[in-house]
Amino acid sequence: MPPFAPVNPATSSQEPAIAVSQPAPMIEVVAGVIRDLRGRILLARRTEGRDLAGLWEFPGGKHEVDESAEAALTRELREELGIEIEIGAPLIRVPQAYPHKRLCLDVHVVQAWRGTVRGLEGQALAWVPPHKLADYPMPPADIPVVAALTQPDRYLVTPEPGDDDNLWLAVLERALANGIRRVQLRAPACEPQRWRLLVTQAIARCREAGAQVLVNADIELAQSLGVGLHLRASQLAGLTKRSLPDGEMVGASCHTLEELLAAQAIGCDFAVVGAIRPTASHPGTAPLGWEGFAGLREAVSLPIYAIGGLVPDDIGEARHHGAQGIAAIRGLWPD
Ligand SMILES: Nc1nc2c([nH]c(=O)n2[C@H]2C[C@H](O)[C@@H](COP(=O)(O)OP(=O)(O)OP(=O)(O)O)O2)c(=O)[nH]1
Repeated sequence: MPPFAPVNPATSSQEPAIAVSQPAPMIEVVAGVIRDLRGRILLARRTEGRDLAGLWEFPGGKHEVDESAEAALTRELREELGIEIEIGAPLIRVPQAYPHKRLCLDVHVVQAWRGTVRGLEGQALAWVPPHKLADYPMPPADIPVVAALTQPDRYLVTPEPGDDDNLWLAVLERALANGIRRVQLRAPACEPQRWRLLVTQAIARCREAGAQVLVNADIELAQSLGVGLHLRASQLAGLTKRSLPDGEMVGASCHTLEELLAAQAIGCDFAVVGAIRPTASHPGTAPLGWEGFAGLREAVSLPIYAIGGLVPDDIGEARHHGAQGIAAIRGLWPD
C-alpha cells in the first residue's frame, strides 16, 4: 500500500499556478516507463528537501544543457538506478505549470534495461501493477501519464442516428470491433423516447465489447442506466460536483481555461478540448491548433482528449502535445 491517500486532481487544481499569459521558461524533463517481467512499472519517491518531496514519479530528471532526451534519460537512469537502458517509443509529453515553474514532462517507454535496479540516491522504489498506479500520489504532470498508460487513446462520439436505428447500431458494433473502448452516446436532435431505447441497446453492445459508455448531457439518464456522463461546457458553471458516484466516468467538453478549471474542480475524470482543426460542425469557430491546445493543457492536470477534425493518425501528434489521444465523430465512426 502507498503511504499516502490518492491525490485528487480536483484539489491540485486549486493552484492554477502560473497564468498562461505570463509564461516562464519551460524546463525540459525526461522520464522512463520501466517494466519488469511481470509488467509492473517502476516508481520512485522524491526524497526530502526537494520540490514535490514525498510524491511518486517515473524515474528521470532534467536535461543538462544541449542534452537530447535520449542522452538525458540514459544518464539519469544510470545515476539514479544503476541500470543501462535502451530507449523505446515516446509515450506522452505533458506541459505542466506549477506554482513557481513550468515544465514539460517527456515520457518514453524503456524498451530494454540491464542491471539491478537500486535507489542510488536514497529514494524509495516501488514496482506497481498498471491498475494500481493511480493509488500513488504523484505530481500533477503525472496524472496524464498514468492515463496514457491505462486508458483508451481514442474516444468515439456517436453521430445522430439518422432514419435507421439498426444501421446506427450495426456501425457502432463495427467501431467496437475496430477496438473502440470508450464511447460517448450523443444525439441531441433525437426524440427523447427513441433515444432512451437506442441508448439502452447501445449500452448492451458496448458492455459486451468491454467498452466504457458515457451519455451526453443527460444526468438523469446516466444515473438511471448506471453509465458515465459527458457534460456539455454550458453545464459546468451550474455544477459543484460530478453528479455520479466515483465508479462512473464523468467527462466534460471544454473550450476555455475557465471551463477546464471548472471540470477539474468538480472532479471530472477527463476533458475534451478543441477544435484543433476547422470542422464542418463548427464552421465559424477559429481553430485552437496544437499550440493553443498545449497552452490550455498546462494549466490543469486532467487527462484531455483533443477534438476537431482529427483521425487515428493524429494520435502521435496529440500525445506530443500532452493529449490523452483523440475524440472524434467522423474520424472514428466507420461508415
Ligand atoms: N523525474 C521526474 N520528474 C518529474 C515527474 N513529474 C514531475 O512533475 N517531475 C518534476 C519534478 C522536478 O521538478 C522535475 C525533475 O527534476 P529533477 O528530479 O531532475 O531535479 P530536482 O529534484 O533538482 O528538481 P527541482 O527540485 O529543481 O525542481 O520534474 C516525473 O514523473 N519524473
